[in-house]
Amino acid sequence: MEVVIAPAQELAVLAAEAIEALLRRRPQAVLGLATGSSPSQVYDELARRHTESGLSFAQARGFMLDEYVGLAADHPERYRNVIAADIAERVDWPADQVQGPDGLASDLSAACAAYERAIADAGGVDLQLLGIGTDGHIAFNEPGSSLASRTRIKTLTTQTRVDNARFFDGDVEQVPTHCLTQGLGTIMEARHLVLLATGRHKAEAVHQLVEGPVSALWPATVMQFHPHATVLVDEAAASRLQLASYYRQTYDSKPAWQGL
Ligand SMILES: N[C@@H]1[C@@H](O)[C@H](O)[C@@H](COP(=O)(O)O)O[C@@H]1O
Repeated sequence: MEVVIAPAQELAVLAAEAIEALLRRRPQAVLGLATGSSPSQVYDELARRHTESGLSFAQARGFMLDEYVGLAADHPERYRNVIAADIAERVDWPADQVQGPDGLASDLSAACAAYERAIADAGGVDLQLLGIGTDGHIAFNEPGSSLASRTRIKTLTTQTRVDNARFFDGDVEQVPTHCLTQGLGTIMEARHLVLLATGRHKAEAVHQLVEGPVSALWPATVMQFHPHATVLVDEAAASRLQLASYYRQTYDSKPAWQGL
């Protein structure tokens, strides 16, 4: 696992550079898309590169990590709409090439199975962007999630609903109670995981992710088993890392050509 500690804007540029390098190498790449505030500067940077240097998503495929259950099709916080507004509609990405689990399906289990098949049929995810919840969840894999889980229905924790209430007029009652989420096993099949975390409220989750024992209590710790995982954190999110100076030393002496 590679840990990079830098200001938030630099982290966004690093993640965008990795995505751009992938798309220039393989225009039909499969990108894994995260919602939440963590990736928003990455999406801004990608939109800028689309406008200023012609970075194209026209042949790319996108798969979202998760979706709330039951939010109306036109609800602005429905993740499908969030991703459309944050990235897909700002670049040349055909709408039918970006998919998410269907939180409005009448048969939610069937929708989860169909989503797993769609990812597999696309050849799997090349680069998966991730954020992390304060309780250590990735996508919506809450504490207690099976480390081998696949796309399924999950119940959101009170902590996650409180954290996400800021997107629902600060009213926790408006935050759905359930979601569909890629499982930890699904996420682990992506070829490169790029996780972003900023702010002191993420420091404990980041410490557990990088340095804690692998445990369903901190679901992101499963990433310690991934052969190509990059953790991009600002100073505040890195503030509890025990080996921070080693991570800095390693990154500072990394050859520029190596990329993430
Ligand atoms: N389902 C999303 C996750 O994919 C996201 O990583 C996390 C952190 O969100 P933020 O980046 O806004 O802190 O919370 C949400 O609940």
